[in-house]
Amino acid sequence: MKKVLTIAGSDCSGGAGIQADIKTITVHNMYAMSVITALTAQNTTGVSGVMEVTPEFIEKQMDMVCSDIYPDAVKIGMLANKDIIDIVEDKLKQYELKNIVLDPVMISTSGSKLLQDNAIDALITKLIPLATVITPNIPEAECLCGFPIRTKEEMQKAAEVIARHYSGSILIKGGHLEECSDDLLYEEGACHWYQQYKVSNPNTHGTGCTLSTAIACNLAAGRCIRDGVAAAKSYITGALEANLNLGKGSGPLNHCYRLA
Ligand SMILES: Nc1ncnc2c1ncn2[C@@H]1O[C@H](COP(=O)(O)OP(=O)(O)O)[C@@H](O)[C@H]1O
Ligand SMILES: Cc1ncc(COP(=O)(O)OP(=O)(O)O)c(N)n1
Repeated sequence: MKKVLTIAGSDCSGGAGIQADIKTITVHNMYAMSVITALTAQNTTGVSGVMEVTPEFIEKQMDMVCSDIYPDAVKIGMLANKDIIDIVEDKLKQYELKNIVLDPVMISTSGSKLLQDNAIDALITKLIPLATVITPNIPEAECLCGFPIRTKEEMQKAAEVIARHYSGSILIKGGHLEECSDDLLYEEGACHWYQQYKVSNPNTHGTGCTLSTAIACNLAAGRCIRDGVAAAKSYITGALEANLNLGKGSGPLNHCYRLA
């Protein structure tokens, strides 16, 4: 059985973060492990609190996981602050972890900060260079490239700018576009589009977490990045189409739709 590690925050409502990641890994028939970086009190309507885990305790979790059951792939989500980024960087290097999918989580769709502003530089200079693929949504890509993105042409320009400082693959997710949900993979100077009409479902809590984890699963399975993104895109679209309609706000996906 392939083993996938998620390094991320907990979402007590089960739609995003660690909980979404573990469901995604499990339905890919893989063994899920987690290093929790923060506890969040949140639900489908928003985030009411964040409690960050100390770097020392993150170190202990990383050591216990990696010295025992070595992961075939790693997904990284919410990191909360600079000290957490520093320890995660050290541990990725110490254990020579590969197949790293980094979702540069900054702000939840409901508007809460999940990464402190003074940690963005550390994310860019320390962790992004270690990633096999990064998966920014449009607001995160705007932060990385420094200009607004409203169109697919601007997504491509953003990828070209981000690629000046990062040699891995860049997947800019189009979930925040008006017309469609096309995602752009920029790999070694070439653009690959994953076209998708907008699924008419207001319940999109945890889409970014779920997509990045599905990509990590596909890399663990030995797929190349292009095929892995295609398979993950198909999984996320199916999970959106199988609307669960839970909660009073933007509800969770149906992670288990393939088991039905
Ligand atoms: N309404 C939708 N219909 C189809 N795909 C969607 C929809 N909303 C989001 N997605 C897809 O979900 C994935 C996560 O994208 P996005 O919502 O942009 O990320 P995040 O959750 O990080 O903001 C992407 O593949 C995106 O295209
Ligand atoms: C604990 C935790 N991590 C990440 C997120 C962000 O989830 P994401 O899938 O990027 O998007 P939204 O759910 O915010 O639409 C989160 N909310 N909580």
